[in-house]
Amino acid sequence: MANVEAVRVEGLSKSYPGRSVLRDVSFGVDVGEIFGLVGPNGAGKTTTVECVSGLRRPDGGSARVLGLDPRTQRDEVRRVLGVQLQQSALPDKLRVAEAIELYSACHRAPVEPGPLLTRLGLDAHLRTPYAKLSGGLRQRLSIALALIGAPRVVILDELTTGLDPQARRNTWSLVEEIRDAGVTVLLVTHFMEEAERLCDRVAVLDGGRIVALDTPQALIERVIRHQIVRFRPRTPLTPEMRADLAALPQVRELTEIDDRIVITGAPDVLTGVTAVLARAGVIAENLRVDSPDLDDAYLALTDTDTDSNSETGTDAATDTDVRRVGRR
Ligand SMILES: Nc1ncnc2c1ncn2[C@@H]1O[C@H](COP(=O)(O)OP(=O)(O)OP(=O)(O)O)[C@@H](O)[C@H]1O
Repeated sequence: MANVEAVRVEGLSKSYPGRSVLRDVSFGVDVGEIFGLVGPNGAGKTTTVECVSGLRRPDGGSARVLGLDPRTQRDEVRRVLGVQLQQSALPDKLRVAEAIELYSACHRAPVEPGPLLTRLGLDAHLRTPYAKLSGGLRQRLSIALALIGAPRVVILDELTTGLDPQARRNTWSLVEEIRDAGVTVLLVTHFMEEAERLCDRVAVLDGGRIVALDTPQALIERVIRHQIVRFRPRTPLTPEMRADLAALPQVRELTEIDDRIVITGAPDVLTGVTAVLARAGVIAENLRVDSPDLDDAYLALTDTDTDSNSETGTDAATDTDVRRVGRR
């Protein structure tokens, strides 16, 4: 079992009548990481994790969980894999404590529920029926049910969809705690902020294919290699200062829009710009730096937006007094 991956998906394919949903999908999840699966609606994310958990049979290819085959080693996989799926609704009248008891009974070596319920903030709701739980508490319960069997790997599918921003952030902390407790996490998400914050690596699925797989930072750098710095100099720039800024190796373009300066350049352009301004004794007011994030990378990779590579935003397009001092 040395170096066995937590999850290995190899050449997975799946079709429904008239449509191909997964095409040759391959990726591996290392033990101990939080691995994200992101992509537009219908990209095939849920189908992929259902194949991993053995709930769906692929037409071709294979899935393994810690080296185990979910189709032929169902019981063994159930012992090591916890699953929280998108539409896991429980009977309305089932109380939290009853759900926990029911799921515990399905596992050979369930965890002690007390600490888990405390950690998830569910201990005050043990007698609440499922129908009366808020969205956040339902998500917490679904996490508890996925963890009750003491899994080594857990699949969390669209965990924070429908939660308010605070509940979403609380859930992120929980996911990190799960990872810190030694459980590998395969996370399906629509939220790039979530993937960027939580995931060690991210696979981008589009049209049933993996179009990119890397760390969030590498995906961002691969797709968009620029930073935009905007400021209003307290005193007008002299031609020499302007030339010094434009001559910085990181600067690709310097634009003046009335009394504002917009500089587009390499991801570290801010460092060079602030050094030149400091040397010249110029104070930059309303300094703003726009760096691309995983959202931008995702839009570029999945080809769902053509604006993500625009370099100076809308300012230049709407202003009449625009001077550009380009390097090339
Ligand atoms: N049982 C089924 N029969 C026919 N088509 C299906 C079936 N299950 C899923 N599909 C289709 O397969 C495609 C992939 O679905 P899947 O749920 O895996 O995508 P997803 O990336 O998880 O999407 P979402 O983000 O909307 O949940 C979708 O177009 C969906 O309509």
